[in-house]
Amino acid sequence: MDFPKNKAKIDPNQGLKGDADRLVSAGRVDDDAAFELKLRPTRLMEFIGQTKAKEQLAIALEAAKSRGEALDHVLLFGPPGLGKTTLATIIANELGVGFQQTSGPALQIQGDLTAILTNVRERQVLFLDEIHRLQPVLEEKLYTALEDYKLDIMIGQGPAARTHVMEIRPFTFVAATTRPGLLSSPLRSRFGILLRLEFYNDDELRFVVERSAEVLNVPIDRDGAAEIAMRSRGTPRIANRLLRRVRDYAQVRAAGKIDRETAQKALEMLEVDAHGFDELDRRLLRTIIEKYDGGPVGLNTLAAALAEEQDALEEVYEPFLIQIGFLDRTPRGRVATRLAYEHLGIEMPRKLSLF
Ligand SMILES: Nc1ncnc2c1ncn2[C@@H]1O[C@H](COP(=O)(O)OP(=O)(O)OP(=O)(O)O)[C@@H](O)[C@H]1O
Repeated sequence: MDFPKNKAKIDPNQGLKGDADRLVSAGRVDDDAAFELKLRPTRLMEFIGQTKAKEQLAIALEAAKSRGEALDHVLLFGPPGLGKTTLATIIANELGVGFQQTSGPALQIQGDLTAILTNVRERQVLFLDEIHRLQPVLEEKLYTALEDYKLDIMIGQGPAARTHVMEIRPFTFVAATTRPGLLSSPLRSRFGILLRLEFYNDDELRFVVERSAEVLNVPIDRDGAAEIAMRSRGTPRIANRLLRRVRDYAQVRAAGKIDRETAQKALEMLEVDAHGFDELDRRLLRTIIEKYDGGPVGLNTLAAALAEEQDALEEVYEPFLIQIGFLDRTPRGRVATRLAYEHLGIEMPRKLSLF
């Protein structure tokens, strides 16, 4: 499988700061956690969309269960908020095994990883989020653990140091990343199952909204759910967040019921437009068009002009704009497309519109 190559360096201690207070951020923000737990589907059948990944996974799960073996290691990759953590928990539920979760940045020293691996239970799922942020020395430790279920442990220091090989129980390693291009090939080759998660279409997101509304006991009609889905940038996390905000509005202004008109009014008030763009998206496109004649403009320059983190631009803001055809990533830099000009009501210069 081909991964988008990406050579950008990521500082493991640095999150995507600029994105944290956006209503349409695909990344998790503070008050999401409690709701996400409540709204998370627990079985594969309840998991909406992602037909290809689901089918591949269902077959692998069935085969592993019938052989009574641990499932092959799984790599889940795709933009934030599309359901990687959810799928990891579903894998454990479907296998009827334990689930343990950690993340690349949380593991700082070898002892952290050793402690986790020596305690894994037979066939359990160990989920590692943001694997692209794992320290290189820890990554190397993982190789033998994943391949032979063995762990090299150093005992002592200096000339007296000895390596002791420890057996660990067979387990399933599930890792998630938004940046598969940053993984080394030896690491990638340890995964038997590679699942790419794609942006959801409007119908799938409408189902997500309707399902969540049912769980939260919020009255919503089909059009109301469709309106929220349309503005959710292909991302269930955003759909759930917008649903919560529209619910508040409906409670105060529309006797609690969400229909199309209520959803529209609430989202207009929250400044989320018909494409799910907020001020930052519009500023990004406007900057390329007005300051850089529509592009191409390099990522560094663009990040500086917007006073945003490069990683946030690349990982969080851009993928959706590219997916819906408003932005192009070319070897010479970012380019605003005709759709971006039209959306902002700016006339495209003739020389550009010829291409
Ligand atoms: N296919 C789906 N069906 C229903 N709900 C979903 C689906 N995928 C995701 N969700 C919802 O979206 C929320 C975010 O999903 P999740 O935390 O799994 O995303 P993620 O890809 O792991 O994000 P990140 O990359 O930021 O860790 C979850 O609470 C879940 O309720």
